Amino acid sequence: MHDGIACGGKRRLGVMGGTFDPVHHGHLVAASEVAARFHLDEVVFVPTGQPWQKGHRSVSPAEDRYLMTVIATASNPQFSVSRIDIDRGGKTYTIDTLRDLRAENADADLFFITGADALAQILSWRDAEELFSLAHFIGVTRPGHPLADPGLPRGGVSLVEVPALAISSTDCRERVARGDPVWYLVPDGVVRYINKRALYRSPEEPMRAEG
Ligand SMILES: Nc1ncnc2c1ncn2[C@@H]1O[C@H](COP(=O)(O)OP(=O)(O)OP(=O)(O)O)[C@@H](O)[C@H]1O
Ligand SMILES: O=C(O)c1ccc[n+]([C@@H]2O[C@H](COP(=O)([O-])O)[C@@H](O)[C@H]2O)c1
Repeated sequence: MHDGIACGGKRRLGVMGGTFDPVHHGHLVAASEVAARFHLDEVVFVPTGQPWQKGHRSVSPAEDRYLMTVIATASNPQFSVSRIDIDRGGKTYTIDTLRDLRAENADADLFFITGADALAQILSWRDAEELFSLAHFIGVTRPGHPLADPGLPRGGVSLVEVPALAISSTDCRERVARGDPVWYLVPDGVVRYINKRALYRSPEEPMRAEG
């Protein structure tokens, strides 16, 4: 294979974990680029239950984040969305995500996709030393965050440059709260969902007709 990772003819399943509050084009481009580069058969987006390292702020309801992720990925036949982290309940740990996905997909090799900021934190994740036996990790570039191997076991991570999109969920939420548009930062259906459910609005911000 071009990526040099032997997989013995098994199905290649990408895993894109995230809070997705909301899902944006930075997530989608990263998944699409890695899918092409690593010849993945599918990428499953896994919205978190409770993201324990984002404890300083309240996160939107899991069902809203799940539905926005479904809307954003629905048109791509290679993309799917899993409820495993939401349905497990409690704090989300990637070790549980990967164990459950392995159990459901015994015929597949897993490739966990993560942005440069998340990759830099990975050694602080629960059971970090075991993570790398369950999946190959793929760190992708993200504007404003240096991409580096944070000291993972040899061969455990690949670093990949993806088209630079300086988009974050934080900025999207702040834009909505200020009444600024998020068109073209998130998929059109997600703009409409945010508006329909009045997500991220500050109390002073009146409802807009079109996002
Ligand atoms: N613009 C981007 N380019 C590349 N990777 C990204 C980008 N935005 C997010 N990611 C990666 O996607 C995964 C899920 O990210 P997450 O849902 O936390 O979005 P976020 O934009 O970082 O959110 P927030 O601003 O709320 O912290 C993480 O691995 C993150 O590094
Ligand atoms: O396993 C952990 O301890 C852990 C700690 C922080 C983040 N993660 C995972 O990293 C992915 C991106 O998380 P986040 O918080 O940046 O949206 C998502 O799948 C999280 O479940 C995992």
